[in-house]
Amino acid sequence: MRNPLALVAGAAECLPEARALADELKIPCLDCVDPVDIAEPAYVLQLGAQLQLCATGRKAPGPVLVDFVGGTLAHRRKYGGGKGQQIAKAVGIRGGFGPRVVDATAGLGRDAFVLASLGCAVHMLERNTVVRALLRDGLERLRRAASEDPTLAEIAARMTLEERPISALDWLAQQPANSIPVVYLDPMFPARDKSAKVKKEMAAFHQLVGSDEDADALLAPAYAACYYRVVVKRPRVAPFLAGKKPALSLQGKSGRFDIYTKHGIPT
Ligand SMILES: C[S@@+](CC[C@H](N)C(=O)[O-])C[C@H]1O[C@@H](n2cnc3c(N)ncnc32)[C@H](O)[C@@H]1O
Repeated sequence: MRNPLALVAGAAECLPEARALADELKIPCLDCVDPVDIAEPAYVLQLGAQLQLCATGRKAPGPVLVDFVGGTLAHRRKYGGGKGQQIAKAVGIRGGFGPRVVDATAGLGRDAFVLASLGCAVHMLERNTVVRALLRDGLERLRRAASEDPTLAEIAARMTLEERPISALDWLAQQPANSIPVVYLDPMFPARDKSAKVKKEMAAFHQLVGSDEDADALLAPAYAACYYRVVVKRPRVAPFLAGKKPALSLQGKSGRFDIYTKHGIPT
């Protein structure tokens, strides 16, 4: 995990909040500078109406941020295939029932949001402090928008974020055996997302997170802690996590879901 960045305020009135966040994240605060005018570092976090990760310099691609209210996630919520999606089948959503899920590698929370919008209560863990700050910011904006939208309010009520950055390895090890219905894992995989557009936009995120070299170690504690299933999202070409063959794999549009089943009944 690397955080080669600084924090900049998007406007003068954001400065106090930007300085407090920079302190929390233990990164320098460059005050009010436009990322296009910065030569070093290669990426900064910018705090304005939203928190976003920006590549610096004139030819930088668009920022990375968490947007649960608009953009692609809103489109997917309304037109994305609902409970027919592979991710829904993978975690065991059926009829009106969605099991509780711990998303142990929450990242930018996109999968967690999809699961919450399909009825699952989702608890999110994220160890990278900057990624977690982006996620927390997206959740706060979701909660603000939810005050005027009952559907968003229901989804927001189903999403919780662990109160501090934590490795899922440590968190899962602290849970009683067979205590969680579903543990969902989607660690970074070095060769994922080959499309040029995705690559360009997500380069900053990949730089920040690295390639989760310890991902294999997640499977055993996740399996011990759950009583219904562990679901692992993998790119199509990736080997099984920890080399362990799942009970079942479902092919999705952009990858596959490997399902490691147990015999409990989900709640
Ligand atoms: C590919 S991203 C997850 C994307 C996410 N599923 C989404 O829909 O936005 C992987 C994330 O898992 C986090 N991660 C990897 N290993 C972790 C661990 N042991 N504990 C907590 N977070 C972890 C990384 O920091 C990264 O943000």
